Amino acid sequence: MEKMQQIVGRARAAFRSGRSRPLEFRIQQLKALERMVQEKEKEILAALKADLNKSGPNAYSHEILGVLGELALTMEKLPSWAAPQPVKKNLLTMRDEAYIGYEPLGVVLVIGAWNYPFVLVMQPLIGAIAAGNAVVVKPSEVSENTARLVAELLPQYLDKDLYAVVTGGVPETTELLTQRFDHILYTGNTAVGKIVMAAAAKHLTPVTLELGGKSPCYIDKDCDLAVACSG
Ligand SMILES: NC(=O)c1ccc[n+]([C@@H]2O[C@H](COP(=O)([O-])OP(=O)(O)OC[C@H]3O[C@@H](n4cnc5c(N)ncnc54)[C@H](O)[C@@H]3O)[C@@H](O)[C@H]2O)c1
Ligand SMILES: CCCCCCCCCC=O
Repeated sequence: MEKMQQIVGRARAAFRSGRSRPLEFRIQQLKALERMVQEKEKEILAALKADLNKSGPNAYSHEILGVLGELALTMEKLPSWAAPQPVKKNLLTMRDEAYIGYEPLGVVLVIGAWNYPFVLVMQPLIGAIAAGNAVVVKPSEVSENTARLVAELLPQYLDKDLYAVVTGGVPETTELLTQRFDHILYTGNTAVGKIVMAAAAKHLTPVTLELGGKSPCYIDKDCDLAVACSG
């Protein structure tokens, strides 16, 4: 419990320092993430192969190109996305400068799933950094090689206090969820989605849940039907 408290506490203190807010800093961190994906492409693909036996083009298009595409789009659009948006004045606000300003939320938790283990933590991480937040990333323990690699690489490229990685399974995630976050993004199954939402509700933390269980599945004549139908 103390360990998770320390990790989240360090991220919160780093967020409160204000250094994640300037646009230049966010873009610099996103550039560092882009460099990480480019420089460590081979290691990322090897981890995906070891975890899921994903084939080259499949892994490359979804997990590498998908992340690089998200980074390029975010870096290009961020200045306009983050800019204050003017709003129409009315009688009550006619003497004011009226605009909508976008503020970071604080410390964001990202929990990923095993089936796209790199892209499913990287895409929410990119969005959270772009919006000026501190982030705690919890990759899926089921894809253990990718989880280990994410934990090893992120601190080499990003601000270590603002962006932390926690590895582990149900006990670690359960402990992490006792902490207060300002937003939680979870990808996975519906049953765990309810657990995440209930934990978040204790702190009135908003959630983004990408839930599954509806994916189509192809079973050919070589499959063992009993095994294929058991899940
Ligand atoms: N909607 C989407 O964009 C999207 C994308 C990818 C996957 N999915 C869905 O995700 C599902 C795969 O997810 P999964 O659940 O098998 O992945 P998983 O087993 O990797 O679990 C997902 C995360 O939940 C955590 N977790 C597991 N049990 C927990 C518990 N009791 N308390 C707290 N945390 C817990 C795990 O540590 C992991 O980080 C599939 O059904 C798929 O359709 C949806
Ligand atoms: C190009 C971006 C690819 C992102 C792939 C994410 C697929 C999630 C599927 C869920 O089960």
